[in-house]
Amino acid sequence: MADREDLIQHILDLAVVHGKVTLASGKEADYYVDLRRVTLDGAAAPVVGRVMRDLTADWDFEAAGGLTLGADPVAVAMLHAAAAEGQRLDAFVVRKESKAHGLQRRIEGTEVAGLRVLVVEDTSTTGGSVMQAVEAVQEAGGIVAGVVTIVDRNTGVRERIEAAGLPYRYAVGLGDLGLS
Ligand SMILES: O=P(O)(O)OC[C@H]1O[C@H](OP(=O)(O)OP(=O)(O)O)[C@H](O)[C@@H]1O
Ligand SMILES: O=C(O)c1cc(=O)[nH]c(=O)[nH]1
Repeated sequence: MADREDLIQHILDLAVVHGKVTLASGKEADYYVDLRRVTLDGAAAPVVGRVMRDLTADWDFEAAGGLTLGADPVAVAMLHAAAAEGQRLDAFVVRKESKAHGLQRRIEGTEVAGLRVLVVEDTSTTGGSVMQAVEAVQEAGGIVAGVVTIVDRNTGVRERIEAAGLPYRYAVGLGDLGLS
């Protein structure tokens, strides 16, 4: 099975949950896509890495990362997919708040200052989380090459990211999951 179709099947099998749910934004929805069950699944995670690399193959970036926790395994899957092809991709994690002890960093891992980076997400509804990551990277001196998410819920995220002057892509849409 081609990787994207394989990923869609993993999402349908593991992540789509029907029923009333309160989202990170406080909004109510009739379904939830718990992508952590996919990005932390031993069979699905390598597929995530390859699909997200394919999606961004024509973009120029040296590191990938986003707002913890949803983004973390996405970035790491891409790092390993690159390594499996003999290529290098570094990763970083944007904390929701700067750490109060240690080096007191907001962004952990690869130093993003002066680097072209990809901001990743597992799924977006308002785009608030992914924009927090974009803003943290820019404040740290990084150059955001683009934003990608695994599942787009068709809730205006593209418009929000593009209004910030950044390109946006997603791997899987609602139609692919029978949710449109
Ligand atoms: O586009 P938004 O309206 O910001 O919503 C999407 C965010 O919600 C989820 O994370 P959540 O806030 O549940 O936290 P977690 O990643 O720590 O599980 C998801 O992983 C996104 O980061
Ligand atoms: O908006 C959210 O909080 C959200 C939606 C969704 O489908 N999955 C998720 O993990 N978070």
